[in-house]
Amino acid sequence: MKIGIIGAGAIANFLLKEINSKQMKNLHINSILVRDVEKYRTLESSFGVKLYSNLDDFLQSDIDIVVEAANVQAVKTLLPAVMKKKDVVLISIGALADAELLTEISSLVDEYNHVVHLPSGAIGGLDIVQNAHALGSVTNVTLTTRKPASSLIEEIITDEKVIFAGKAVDAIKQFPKNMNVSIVLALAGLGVEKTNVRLVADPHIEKNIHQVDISGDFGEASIKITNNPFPENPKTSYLAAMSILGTLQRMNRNIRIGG
Ligand SMILES: NC(=O)C1=CN([C@@H]2O[C@H](COP(=O)(O)OP(=O)(O)OC[C@H]3O[C@@H](n4cnc5c(N)ncnc54)[C@H](OP(=O)(O)O)[C@@H]3O)[C@@H](O)[C@H]2O)C=CC1
Ligand SMILES: O=C([O-])CC(=O)C(=O)O
Repeated sequence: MKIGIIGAGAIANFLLKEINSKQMKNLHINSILVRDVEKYRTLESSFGVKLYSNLDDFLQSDIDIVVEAANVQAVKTLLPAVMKKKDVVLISIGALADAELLTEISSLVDEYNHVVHLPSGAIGGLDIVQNAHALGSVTNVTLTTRKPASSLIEEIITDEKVIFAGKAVDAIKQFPKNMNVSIVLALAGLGVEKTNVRLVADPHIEKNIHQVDISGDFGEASIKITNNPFPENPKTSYLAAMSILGTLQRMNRNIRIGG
């Protein structure tokens, strides 16, 4: 499968190293869409990719699928045009908290017969939420995210501080670089207006911790993920990038686990 990536930050670099440098079977990154080609020029020689700053040229390059690893705003601007030409893996899933964009994308996938893959990112438990919600029997979904204070706020604090408590729809508006996980969780189940979120800045931790609590007719589940952050971008958990790679690898498999 030939891949085009949008963005060239921490996640894109992880994918370039894992896929191109390690010559991963069945996957290869050919093209990268960036805003400033000169800034990222060295990627061409380091990883044997071609850089583009024009979306049409990027989409016409030799790629089968697009992986977005940019940001929420880029998804809002670029996704409708991408969907008309390619399947896509999105990681800045927060963009889909916008009901208008979600409706537009839902009709584009039908019209153009392309798939949007939404990886689990830095959390787990989406299988439980989806399966239980299919019978309409989920009563509560709450995400509690704790991140190192210095990656969230400029103020120096000595005690933990709740910097957001409310619904996913508002969490992503205030923290578009930290709360994508809340939107994939919401889309799996109760929706962005009913999924509860707390975001805590913690001066005593160095990892990104996501706790997912689910209850419904099935019973209760609590899943805690203690994520190593990327040194290049501590807001982003390593597992988010791994989940993109896992999603790409599983597309080629005929034995599918979980769900
Ligand atoms: N769903 C999940 O669980 C998670 C989602 N994420 C999200 O994944 C995304 C990527 O994360 P990460 O790699 O750490 O981010 P980085 O900030 O390290 O990299 C973002 C890259 O995207 C580029 N970019 C921004 N806008 C555009 C655009 N319009 N067109 C092309 N390129 C663009 C930036 O380039 P430039 O130099 O021009 O700014 C930069 O190269 C973020 O939105 C993050 O919030 C992260 C972790 C978990
Ligand atoms: O990487 C993480 O821990 C979560 C994150 O930033 C996001 O969901 O936007």
